[in-house]
Amino acid sequence: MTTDTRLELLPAVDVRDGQAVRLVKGESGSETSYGDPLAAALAWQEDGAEWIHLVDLDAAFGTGSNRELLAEVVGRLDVKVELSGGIRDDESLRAALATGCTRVNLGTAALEDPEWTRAAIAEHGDRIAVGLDVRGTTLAGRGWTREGGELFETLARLDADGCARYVVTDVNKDGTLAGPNLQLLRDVCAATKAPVVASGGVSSLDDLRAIASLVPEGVEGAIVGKALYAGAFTLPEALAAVRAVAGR
Ligand SMILES: O=C(O)c1ccccc1NCC(=O)[C@H](O)[C@H](O)COP(=O)(O)O
Repeated sequence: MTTDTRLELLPAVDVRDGQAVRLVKGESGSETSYGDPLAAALAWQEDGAEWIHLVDLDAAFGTGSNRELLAEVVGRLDVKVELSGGIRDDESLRAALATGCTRVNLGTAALEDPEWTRAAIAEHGDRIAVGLDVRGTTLAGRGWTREGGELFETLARLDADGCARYVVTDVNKDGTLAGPNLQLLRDVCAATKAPVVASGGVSSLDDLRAIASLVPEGVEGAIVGKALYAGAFTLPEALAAVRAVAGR
């Protein structure tokens, strides 16, 4: 359970083939391009972001790597970075942490390699978060292309291993502007004491207010992608909206 009452916002910069893109439901080939990832990240920072959620989609899909570019982006930012995508072994974990990012998200490895994940959590503590990406309550790995077990069984195992934080995504909502899956967030918060970062589907300031109302239940942050890129609201408007919920 989190003690801070204000929802953290993490604008997303998902990178494919060197470009900032948005996908629909994480499907490869559904990209809309938004140009230079560094420019996007710097723009969110300029607009008041305290965090950037930075994803190497090629590494997640196994179609390549944007490692040097992402390291450069992290190095140029003054804000905290959550780095995700393709972090699956000692070498990729070491490289990701060496960028100076605040924390990394493990996805596939947490589903396919429990021993390695346990050791990574034991060594790096809260620099490790685990992405729980689900369709229904079935987890998805390998860039969300492969099923990876049952959500609550995996959550119990990761909790027992001391996982510090979960990033919870309803894949069917991701990039759709269809609204977040609030019930999923409530269910995960009820099952763990670790803080939860919500991801996928945010479309409006009301969606952010609804997620912010779950802070007392354990939601700590919300990743926002498509809505910001599509101009549904600005980041300063989003920050003001979640501040207002915290001040009630
Ligand atoms: O985060 C990953 O590792 C990942 C892997 C494969 C496909 C997509 C992945 N992340 C996507 C995101 O984190 C989205 O940017 C985020 O959920 C925002 O969604 P939305 O606000 O609906 O655009």
